Amino acid sequence: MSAQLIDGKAFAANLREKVGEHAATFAEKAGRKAGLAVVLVGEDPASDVYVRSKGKATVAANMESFEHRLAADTTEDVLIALVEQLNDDPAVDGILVQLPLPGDLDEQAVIAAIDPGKDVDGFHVESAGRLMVGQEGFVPCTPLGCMMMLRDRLGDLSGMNAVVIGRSNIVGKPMAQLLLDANATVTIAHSRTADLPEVVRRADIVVAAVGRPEMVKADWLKPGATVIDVGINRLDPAEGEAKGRLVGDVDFEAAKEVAGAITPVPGGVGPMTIAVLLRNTLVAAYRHEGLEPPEGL
Ligand SMILES: Nc1nc2c(c(=O)[nH]1)N[C@@H](CN(C=O)c1ccc(C(=O)N[C@@H](CCC(=O)O)C(=O)O)cc1)CN2
Repeated sequence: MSAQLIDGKAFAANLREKVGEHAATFAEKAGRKAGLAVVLVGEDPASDVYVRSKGKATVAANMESFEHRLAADTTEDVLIALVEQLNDDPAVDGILVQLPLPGDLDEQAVIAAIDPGKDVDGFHVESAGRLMVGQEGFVPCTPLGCMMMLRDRLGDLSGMNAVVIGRSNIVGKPMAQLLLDANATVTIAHSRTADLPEVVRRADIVVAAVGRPEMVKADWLKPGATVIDVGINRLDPAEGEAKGRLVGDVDFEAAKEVAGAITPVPGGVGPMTIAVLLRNTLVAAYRHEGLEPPEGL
């Protein structure tokens, strides 16, 4: 392997520890702990695991966790009424509705009901707008986590060519905006991009967020490029396996021989999502108390 492995698990552990220390200081100053409310609708097994992990991580970081589990047939009105109740609850600094929502529940309508000051997922249109125009707000956890790892690895990103593959509202678009804010030259590529391998070959930084297992091949990469793999795809189980292997959007085994640095899957971007969520929750808590969040958090 020639590439340096970007260890998201270790990076996330450091961030969680730092958040935990600042959260203890916050609790002393404010006379209360920062609080995160997580809402899960239905029984999707993967979502259940993520919600449990978030609850445990919140408590381990010296914050209060409020978990709300609703049945899969919950109506939009009931769900929005819960969100409004959490908006009004002074013990709750951050609200997260676990996605995807089951059935016909309208994710946009539910997210729109969250108080933007408690939108620690950064999915509200106000948060998206603030990011776009450079105003203070919440940035979605996954792209912010990617950005932290990129800055740690590369320092100043000015003038670098970055290609983001994927244009989702929660990863691709905010990721591109963050790279632009860091003075990179940014291309957003997608399913209709002509000659995608050629576009990717120009990139010093590649962020793959398409949700297609091992789509990005080693010969698409510029030698030495930094590759951030946001994809988490479960393959069908091979014979004798109970569960399929987890792979990213990048053909890791081959790509690591060409890239300068690369995130693995699992253990790359995924763990950063929860660590940044804790960070955003603590920042929300500081703002709710009218206090300046700690420098560098
Ligand atoms: N409201 C939200 N919903 C969802 C989000 C989100 O940020 N906000 N993101 C994903 C799920 N997610 C957190 O909610 C999440 C996904 C993956 C990981 C992670 O650490 N993955 C591990 C592998 C885990 C495994 O073995 O299955 C890794 O990549 O190493 C954390 C959080 C969708 N919904």
